[in-house]
Amino acid sequence: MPKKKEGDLPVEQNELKMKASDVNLWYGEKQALFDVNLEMFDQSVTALIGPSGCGKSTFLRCLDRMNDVIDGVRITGDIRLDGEDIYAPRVDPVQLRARVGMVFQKPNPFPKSIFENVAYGPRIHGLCRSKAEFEEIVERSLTRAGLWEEVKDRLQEPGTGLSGGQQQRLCIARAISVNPEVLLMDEPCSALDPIATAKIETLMDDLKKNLCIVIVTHSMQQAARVSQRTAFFHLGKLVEVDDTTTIFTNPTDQRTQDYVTGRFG
Ligand SMILES: Nc1ncnc2c1ncn2[C@@H]1O[C@H](COP(=O)(O)OP(=O)(O)OP(=O)(O)O)[C@@H](O)[C@H]1O
Repeated sequence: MPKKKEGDLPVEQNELKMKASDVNLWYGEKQALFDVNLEMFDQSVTALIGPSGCGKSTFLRCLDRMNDVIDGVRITGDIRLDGEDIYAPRVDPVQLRARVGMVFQKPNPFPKSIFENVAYGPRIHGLCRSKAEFEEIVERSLTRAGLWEEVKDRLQEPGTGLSGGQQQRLCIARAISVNPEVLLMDEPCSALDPIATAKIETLMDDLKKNLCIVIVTHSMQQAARVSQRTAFFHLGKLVEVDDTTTIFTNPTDQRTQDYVTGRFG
């Protein structure tokens, strides 16, 4: 079970970064989310847990408007980033995704060089003017993603030639290269071995110093290790959210208790 580190402040004292209020989502006729309310704080990791099909990934995809591209999806409710409605008509989803980055379950580097994978975002968002600026941002992002030392001598080689764990760290470098404020991670370690998983978890601990991280995970051990707050979903509803220690040791709802003790799911 996670232990509070000495000097840790309750996460709620961090800045509120994203807030979802009464979010409902339908895939055609089928409702997948029911009145979800969740606050996500800066400089902390929020874990979304729950049995398969309970809506964790669907909710995560609401936070960067990735569901917009799925035919027949309808969303109601309100999601705010720094108090601004991310579904307001004036918000450009491409610009939003520079502020809210996503790392997927399966590492998905572009079929380009390691360098280009990381330089791509800064290029399309016009963040760099000179070759030196690109080089700097690529080095900084790969360093923050804990990959620089392993790839610095082969930046022109294809990203797809790296190991699975390295590819996932490359995808993290790609996501952070545009300085997002929020990083969404959808089961980022489920395709990785324990050593690669441990590297990503250490990295998350470091990245959260400057970011709000929201992670979907099937592993309760992982949620306990990496997150400060945990939200438990069941059948499209957010049953309970609290600090991670409480969710795992003293949850309020019987369904949460049953899930964290392995009685279902
Ligand atoms: N593109 C889609 N079209 C229709 N239904 C979908 C779509 N994506 C997800 N669903 C349905 O919405 C519900 C929630 O799915 P979602 O993937 O969000 O759950 P999850 O908790 O992330 O599951 P898992 O842990 O298995 O990844 C499920 O019933 C799923 O079948």
